[in-house]
Amino acid sequence: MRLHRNLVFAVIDGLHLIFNEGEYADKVVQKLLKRDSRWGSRDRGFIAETTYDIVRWKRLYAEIAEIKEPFDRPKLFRMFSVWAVLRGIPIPDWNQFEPTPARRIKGRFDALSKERKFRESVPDWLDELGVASLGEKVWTKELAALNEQADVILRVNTLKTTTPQLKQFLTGEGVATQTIPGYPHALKLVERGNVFVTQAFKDGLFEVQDASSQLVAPYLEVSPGMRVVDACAGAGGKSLHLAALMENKGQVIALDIYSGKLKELKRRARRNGAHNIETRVIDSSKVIKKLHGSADRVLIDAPCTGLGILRRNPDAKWKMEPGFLEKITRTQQELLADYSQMVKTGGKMVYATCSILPQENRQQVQEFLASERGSEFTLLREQQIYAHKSGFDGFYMAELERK
Ligand SMILES: C[S@@+](CC[C@H](N)C(=O)[O-])C[C@H]1O[C@@H](n2cnc3c(N)ncnc32)[C@H](O)[C@@H]1O
Repeated sequence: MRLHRNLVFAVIDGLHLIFNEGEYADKVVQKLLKRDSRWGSRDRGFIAETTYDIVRWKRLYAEIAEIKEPFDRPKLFRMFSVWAVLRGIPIPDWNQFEPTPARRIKGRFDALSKERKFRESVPDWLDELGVASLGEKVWTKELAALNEQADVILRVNTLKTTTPQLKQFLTGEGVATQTIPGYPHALKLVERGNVFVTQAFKDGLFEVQDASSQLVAPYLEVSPGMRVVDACAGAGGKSLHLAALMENKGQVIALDIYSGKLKELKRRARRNGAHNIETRVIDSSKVIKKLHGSADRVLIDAPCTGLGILRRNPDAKWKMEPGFLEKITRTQQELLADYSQMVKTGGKMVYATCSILPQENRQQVQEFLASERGSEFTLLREQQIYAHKSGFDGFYMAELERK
């Protein structure tokens, strides 16, 4: 593999924005990819994957390169050299690259790999939290799985097509996919690629959604004609899925505190041909009160640490503050207490997170059940999905019924 100057410079610019300016990796990569319209899919793939790789392995590579933050450009080039040497890619003789001690890099890699916090590249506090929460054995396996590159998974929009039909359409557009046993509406890309440019996407035949995330909407056991509230709908990944499961019949009320996200949801709903989704911004407690006791189903897809989706969001490891868990668990408990009141008697509620920590999951549900409001509910079932067991994102979901 030969390194191209424009592409390497784009990666270095991206790393500067992520590490030094606090920007989000996904937004930075999106911006970088717009820089040169002549770049083909390989060039784009190189920029996206290399940037994510170096973000993922920041601590390990910085230790190997013997550099400390803040990372100026010469330091970022040293990190890049570590990335290249470990992949056996020859370093070009550009003057940005200092003479690279390949043997030293490999030696330091071998030595540092003996310690999990370096090998898996996590801050000390997160490694300690993981061990305390999951135990050494599970945390070690889970962390390794969360550092792998995620597959690209599509969810078939059953309002418009079927799994075999979509597979065929995509093959026609040169995109090879595989079905995944146990996930009837999921297709996995055989090779990474930009699926957003396909006609099938523009026609609303699928959404990109991880396989674990595709298990959440079915957990609500909805049927056509129901009134379903998606209380933390965001840009609507689950709302769209719920609308499809309800065959566009009944009502999905999608709530969020951010109007911008709901606007994006509406755009996606139009593309999906989902006509039964209504969005409401939570701008006062009245929005929730109005819905008290009225919903057949309520989904609380709660804001969380996102530790189950590190494969997709590796920069969360570096952006998260140690005190965030305490803050977010308090919010989750408040959301359970408030939003559970929208469920009608005999109705059901699903609480879900993309986290692997029991503090955000099982323990939250137990705490809610032990509370006054929670005493009206019974736990029907719960599922903790680990990345190292499923091969997909880490997720949790619990189904509760209002007595
Ligand atoms: C895990 S994300 C939801 C993802 C979304 N359900 C999907 O499938 O695409 C959590 C969402 O909760 C929203 N949120 C945060 N605090 C909230 C609150 N107090 N009430 C409702 N939504 C809230 C966030 O804006 C965010 O969109």
